[in-house]
Amino acid sequence: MSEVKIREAHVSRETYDRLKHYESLVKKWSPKINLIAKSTLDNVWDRHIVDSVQICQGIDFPQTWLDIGSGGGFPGVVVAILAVERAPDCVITLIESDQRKCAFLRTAIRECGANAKVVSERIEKVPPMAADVISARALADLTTLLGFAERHLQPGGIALFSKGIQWKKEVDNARSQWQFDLKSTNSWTEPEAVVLEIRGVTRV
Ligand SMILES: C[S@@+](CC[C@H](N)C(=O)[O-])C[C@H]1O[C@@H](n2cnc3c(N)ncnc32)[C@H](O)[C@@H]1O
Repeated sequence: MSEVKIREAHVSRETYDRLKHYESLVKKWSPKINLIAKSTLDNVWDRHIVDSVQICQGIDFPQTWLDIGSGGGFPGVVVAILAVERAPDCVITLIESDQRKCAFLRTAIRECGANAKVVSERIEKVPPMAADVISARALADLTTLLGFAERHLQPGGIALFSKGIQWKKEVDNARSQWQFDLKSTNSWTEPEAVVLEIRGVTRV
């Protein structure tokens, strides 16, 4: 099977084609329902898709993956596309409160031949999910995200959060309310941004 390199990730030609199709859908729908900032429409591939691919790189695919505040599907739809070949049995759930974005997410998942459930609800109203992995990008500050992680991760689960230049400050603030083990990995796409891999979240 031929492979394509996306920065440090190797994906099959089939996965690459699915990601390219998803990119075209985001570009088509975003002007109507604001899936991404207008200023990033010319760079969907690097700013959003590659940025989401990197979130999956550090870990083995789990049995259950919960993406919260999925918006246009970053990283949730990208995770679902990568899982088609890497972990076809992984149960992926995308939580998004905006119904129009949920309609887009369902269309994108179907058209890209991926498999994930979309829940149109605020995460605060969703019963505990006991997920193996929870991810979020551009949703809330780290202190708030850790509250979601504590509620929705199973014991031993992993939280993966994309964070920008202020990430160290967010970690310091979060330590006043939460204990957790942290690994940070530099972003492939944004200088000074990171992917935070967090385990063992408990209240101080
Ligand atoms: C800034 S966007 C980021 C979307 C996507 N994760 C990304 O990186 O492009 C935040 C998204 O989270 C959704 N959202 C905000 N608060 C939420 C909540 N409490 N529960 C579920 N979704 C929420 C919004 O509707 C929006 O689509």
